[in-house]
Amino acid sequence: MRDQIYAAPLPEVSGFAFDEAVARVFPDMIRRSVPGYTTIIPMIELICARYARAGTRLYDLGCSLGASTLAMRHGVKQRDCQLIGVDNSEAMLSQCRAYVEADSASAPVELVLGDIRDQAIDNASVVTLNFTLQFLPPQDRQPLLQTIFDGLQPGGVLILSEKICFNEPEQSIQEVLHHDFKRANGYSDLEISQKRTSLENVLITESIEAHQQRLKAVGFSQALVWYQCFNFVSMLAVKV
Ligand SMILES: C[S@@+](CC[C@H](N)C(=O)[O-])C[C@H]1O[C@@H](n2cnc3c(N)ncnc32)[C@H](O)[C@@H]1O
Ligand SMILES: O=C(O)C(=O)C[C@]1(C(=O)O)C=C[C@@H](O)C=C1
Repeated sequence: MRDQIYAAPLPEVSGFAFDEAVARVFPDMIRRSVPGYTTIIPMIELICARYARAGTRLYDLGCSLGASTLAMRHGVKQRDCQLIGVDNSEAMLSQCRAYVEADSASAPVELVLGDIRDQAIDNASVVTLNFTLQFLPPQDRQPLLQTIFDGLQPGGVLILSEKICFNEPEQSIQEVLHHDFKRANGYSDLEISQKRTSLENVLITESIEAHQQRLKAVGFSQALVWYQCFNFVSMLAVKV
């Protein structure tokens, strides 16, 4: 279904929420809004194939409709792996359940309706935060990353994808190109501007350096950028 949530002028633009209306159009919305999303999903599969370890858990935190969860599930070839997808949006998770049931891969998937800040991470080889950390209040990010680091086995990885910000003048250049990407995907100036308003104070971006510093602070020895398109990146943090 096509995303037309911000197509008509709204008397008041409320804060962005992952509700029923967003869940219905989410695959179209994220594909047309996030440069590189359609590349990042298959690469998550490939990264999981490399880093999953037999007998471990793989977590997808903020799994939405399960695009990243299913990529992880298809990547895992190792024995006795278990996937855990977590999301606090009921609308997202109920749709996700249907997609997981319709999927043919064999690794077991548990879906948890809950807050990722309350999720225990244990015996993990891969944890994915694919455009989810950006929605947490900044002060909650380091404690979550610490929980993830502590729950990873040695050699385990965190895949962290985020919208990011830059110092000027780069910020303006990257932002204009991101809006060009949205326009090229059929979004009008009104849609771009109303969505932008709705994301204010909801999606809080940080710089690549801020992300890398925090990943190092919680203990990751490597925090490398494996993908960037305009103001969207995906990082790979490795626990030695
Ligand atoms: C941009 S979407 C993630 C997209 C998804 N990972 C993918 O690859 O298609 C962000 C998701 O994080 C969820 N989310 C945001 N804050 C959360 C929290 N504190 N606990 C659990 N889920 C959260 C939202 O409900 C939403 O489904
Ligand atoms: O930054 C924007 O304009 C976006 O639309 C980005 C973004 C995201 O990065 O998650 C915001 C909300 C939706 O989940 C889809 C895309």
